[in-house]
Amino acid sequence: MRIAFLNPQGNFDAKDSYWTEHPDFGGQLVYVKELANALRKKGHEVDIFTRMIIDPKWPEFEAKEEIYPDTGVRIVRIPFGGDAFLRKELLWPFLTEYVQGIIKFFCNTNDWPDFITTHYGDGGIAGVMLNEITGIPFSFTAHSLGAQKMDKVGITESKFDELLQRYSFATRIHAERLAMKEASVRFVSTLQEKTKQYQHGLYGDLFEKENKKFIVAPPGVNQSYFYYEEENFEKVNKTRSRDLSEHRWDLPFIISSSRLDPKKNVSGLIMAFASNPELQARANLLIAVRGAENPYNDFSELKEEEQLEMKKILDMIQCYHLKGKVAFIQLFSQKELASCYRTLASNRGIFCLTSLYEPFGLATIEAMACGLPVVVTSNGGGWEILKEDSESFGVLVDPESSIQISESLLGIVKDAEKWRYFHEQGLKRVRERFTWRSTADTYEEVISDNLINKEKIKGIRQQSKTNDKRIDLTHYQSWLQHPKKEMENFIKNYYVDRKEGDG
Ligand SMILES: O=c1ccn([C@@H]2O[C@H](COP(=O)(O)OP(=O)(O)O[C@H]3O[C@H](CO)[C@@H](O)[C@H](O)[C@H]3O)[C@@H](O)[C@H]2O)c(=O)[nH]1
Ligand SMILES: O=P(O)(O)OC[C@H]1O[C@](O)(CO)[C@@H](O)[C@@H]1O
Repeated sequence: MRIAFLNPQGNFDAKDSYWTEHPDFGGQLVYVKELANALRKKGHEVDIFTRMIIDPKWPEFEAKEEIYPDTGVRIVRIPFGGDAFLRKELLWPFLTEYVQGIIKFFCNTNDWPDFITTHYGDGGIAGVMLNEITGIPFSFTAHSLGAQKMDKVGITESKFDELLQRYSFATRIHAERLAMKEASVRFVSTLQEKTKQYQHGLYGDLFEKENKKFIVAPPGVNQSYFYYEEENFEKVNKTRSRDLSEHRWDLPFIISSSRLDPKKNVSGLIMAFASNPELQARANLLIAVRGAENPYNDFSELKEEEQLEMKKILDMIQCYHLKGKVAFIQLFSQKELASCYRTLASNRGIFCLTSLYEPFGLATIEAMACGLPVVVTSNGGGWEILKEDSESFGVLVDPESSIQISESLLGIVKDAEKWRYFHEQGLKRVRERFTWRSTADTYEEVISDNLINKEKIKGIRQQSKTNDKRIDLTHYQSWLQHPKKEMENFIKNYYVDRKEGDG
């Protein structure tokens, strides 16, 4: 089979040069690369269609095509939206150009896919357009839905219009709704994503009758990076008792690793740490974020909201006298990240992620695979990673409760047995449940069931080649450029009704 992946945001390159360095370069890239490679290893032809960026700041995204050397998955870069890098919220008006570029590529190369997987709302709407023109079936994988982000970025009456515009929410929700409706399959990482995230009031009306098209495909971890060596166990056993050390370097580290997006709520974790003197006396906090060369003096490359978050973090460190207890680290690859996790695990470290909402959280399962007990947000998919029947594989916390976060961390820091228990549970859970091979098996099975009738598609291909009118996308172009008033009102009414309901 030939399978196409649609990821219009760009940012793929064979060396994974900038993962998490910018807030747009996150888990979606990891997910798509790992899944594409796993499908390729199963013998399929796989192409990732993304954006060509000709920008001196990101020289790795210029070439028309590139191949991942170990697997042969092809990255195809389509020029659209001009040359310069654009943050994802600004890409919407150019998506019709992206789709036209892909069709041109198919016509020129004859490399027509048998199935298309689409990612995030922008990939999803591109899939809707491609499907309308060519009839090729597609799946939608949301990664993160706009509605949960809207709930968490603090939509208030006074800031409503500004936030709607800054995050292009009306266009994003419109695109997501169409992608959900038209896709042959919706891949979700957890059952919770289907039963809660997709049931949000801004989408719920789409799913009353027809919800058979959801397929749960949990993602995986790359085991060649994220693993735990048993010798580390020895080190843990040998380390001195952790009772109030005189040297801070001897203390365990609590590590938080994510993109610097305000919804990851790194500032919430700092607040929790600041609120608990005993925790400060027993552990250090290590913040792994990329993008700010030196957080103490330069973060000009970040998006406005990320700059604000970084400023908030630095102000808190100052205000609560946390210097010397909180450190920043920049890790330039997943290999380095994994090695850092293992080192911290050898000294009874803990991973903590306090996102206001986390649809799934690859970072959580990766940390577990390296032997770190995890304390993570209870908002989102974490439940399904960490709980099954009465068994617990990590600790869930309310990300807005400093007390819950700090007490849960302290509970593990203070109690060697508890640390060992979650360490072992985490390793077991990832081994048994989260592998990219099994994600690829699920995609393969579902894709095989949804292939288009070959004869029908031949005719469609012929038509797209010869008849340019079939590539008329003006009805999408208009609302991708200027969000529909109806959609803005739909969103506004939802929040007004909800507020009234609350009262
Ligand atoms: O220095 C670092 C720090 C992190 N990472 C990687 O960045 C990824 C982050 O992914 P994730 O923790 O899943 O967060 P997001 O970037 O927010 O990803 C979105 O998409 C993911 C895939 O669908 C979902 O799991 C998330 O919940 C969703 O928010 C992980 O693989 C990390 O290994 C690095 O490569 N280097
Ligand atoms: O915060 P948002 O817009 O919901 O986006 C999360 C998404 O952002 C990205 O980091 C970049 O698109 C993706 O990896 C992830 O799926």
